[in-house]
Amino acid sequence: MTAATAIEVRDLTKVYGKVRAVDSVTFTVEPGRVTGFLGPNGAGKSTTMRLVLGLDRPTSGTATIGGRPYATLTEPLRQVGALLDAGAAHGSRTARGHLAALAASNRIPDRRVAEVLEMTGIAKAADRRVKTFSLGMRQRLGIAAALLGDPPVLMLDEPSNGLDPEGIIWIRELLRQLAGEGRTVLVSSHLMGETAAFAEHLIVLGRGQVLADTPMKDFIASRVRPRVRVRTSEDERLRALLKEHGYDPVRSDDGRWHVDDAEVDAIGPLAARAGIPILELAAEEATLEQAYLDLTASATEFTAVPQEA
Ligand SMILES: Nc1ncnc2c1ncn2[C@@H]1O[C@H](COP(=O)(O)OP(=O)(O)OP(=O)(O)O)[C@@H](O)[C@H]1O
Repeated sequence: MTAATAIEVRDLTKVYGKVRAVDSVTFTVEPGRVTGFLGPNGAGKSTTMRLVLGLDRPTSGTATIGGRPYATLTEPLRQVGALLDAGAAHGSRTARGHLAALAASNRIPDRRVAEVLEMTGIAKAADRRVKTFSLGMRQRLGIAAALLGDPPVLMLDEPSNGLDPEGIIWIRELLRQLAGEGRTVLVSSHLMGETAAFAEHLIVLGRGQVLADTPMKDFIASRVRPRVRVRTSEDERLRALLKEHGYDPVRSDDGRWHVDDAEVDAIGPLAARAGIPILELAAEEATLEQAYLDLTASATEFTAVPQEA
């Protein structure tokens, strides 16, 4: 049975001229977890989100929320919170004025305005005109607007855009918290590393098509070969030990060893038992991003080819 707040996309297609921006896309976004929506530029993420929100008409197929098209929802801000374009607020309005107008048109109590200003960290700037806001502050205001109706479904397009490092940590925690409360949370991004920090589930688009729809941990387990970086004062002993245990260490110019298909949990104790001093031991971070880039490589190449208008 479908959850009452799942986002369901079925055989969705959107054609602009000769571009199949979204090409027979089918997926379900389930409540209670953050779903990362990844894909290179032009993959069709924003178009898919616009179609779900009824901002554009599909060429064919359907997109529903809790089984209903967005356009048929009553008081939609109470059901679906969306961040699509951080520039959407009127520049001459204050942040508080912008949110108050949205609240009034959706029968949302005015006190909720102060709550979301607080939640998104812009309460101090609430009475400034939006045109004086930095990109990061606009982004926070967009998130405040999405949260205004306390909706069970959230769709956020690149919410980390323009946020400083502290803001990026804040948004990660917010997304996890919202999903933990049982909400349906779909978040688009270009960056796998960033997405892995908050998403439990992953949908990857490329060239308008679904390339992967999988729990994050399965994506990592099936596509990411664990790799370890290690440095020692006893290179030859470490190399011999690793070889003896079936690893194939490769030494780089900076003196570090890189070991494919190895985990720190295995290498650390192995070296310790052999009495080999370890000066540095780390899992290589880049491999998840690399797995994502490999998956989308062919789709990216296609978009780099000039297309007929
Ligand atoms: N209104 C439009 N008219 C014509 N083509 C469009 C329109 N909107 C999107 N496209 C095209 O559809 C394709 C998908 O674009 P979309 O913005 O959905 O991708 P995206 O994955 O969100 O990319 P980005 O990460 O760059 O935002 C692109 O080739 C884009 O040029």
